[in-house]
Amino acid sequence: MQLHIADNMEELSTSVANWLVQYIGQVLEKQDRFTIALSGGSTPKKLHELLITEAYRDKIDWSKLHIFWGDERYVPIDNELSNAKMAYDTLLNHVPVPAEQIHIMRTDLEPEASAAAYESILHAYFDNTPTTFDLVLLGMGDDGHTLSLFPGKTEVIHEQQRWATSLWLESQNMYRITLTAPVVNKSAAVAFLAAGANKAVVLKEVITGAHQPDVYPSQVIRPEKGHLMWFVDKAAAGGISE
Ligand SMILES: O=C(O)[C@H](O)[C@@H](O)[C@H](O)[C@H](O)COP(=O)(O)O
Repeated sequence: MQLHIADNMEELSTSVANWLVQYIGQVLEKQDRFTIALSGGSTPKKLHELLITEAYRDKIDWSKLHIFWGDERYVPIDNELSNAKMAYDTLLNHVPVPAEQIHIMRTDLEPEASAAAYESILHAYFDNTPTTFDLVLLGMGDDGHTLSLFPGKTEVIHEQQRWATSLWLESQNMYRITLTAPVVNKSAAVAFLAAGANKAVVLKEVITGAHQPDVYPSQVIRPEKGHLMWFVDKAAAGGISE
């Protein structure tokens, strides 16, 4: 595991963007596509906004990117809560990724049908490859959740077979569609982005504490062969560096 600690949110976004440009370039020297799963949240949003600036935009061969999502709220795509909408607004509407290479988690199907449809796409991409995604970008909630693996959602946290599933989240009164640990843990790289003092206590538990994935679901993300990186700011890392 690699831990990168930035001074603040700006530096955090810059270090992820720099690393991303270099990593995408390196992967595309060996293969003709780069598969990435995006996440929701304010930290990825900042990253997207940076990637479309002049400094970064032309350093990525967007035509070779294949875009997926880590999870989605079961709301229409034009709803402000939609993770897909956020990614389109802040990134995808501004860069030339071919539309057929962008795979949203559909919310015009029933939740379980949507998860099954997503699994089919994932299997078509990854059944014959040694790893799944080239990169999964993840956030971590203040409660230690990642993807839609929320504390106490035991069945989803410990899923062993399915690559995507749906779940009802009482606390938010909505369904969600999410990737599961088995597909994420087969990826070539996973990068968590976490910023802010609100995450300090939980981040310390997730990274240095005992393995309690029902309490801190982010702990189930442990790539089997791939790299695990944490890009955090000082505020979030407070509990670790103290
Ligand atoms: O779908 C969601 O409920 C959110 O997108 C959520 O999972 C988010 O990724 C984390 O809470 C981290 O968010 P921040 O980057 O804003 O801290």
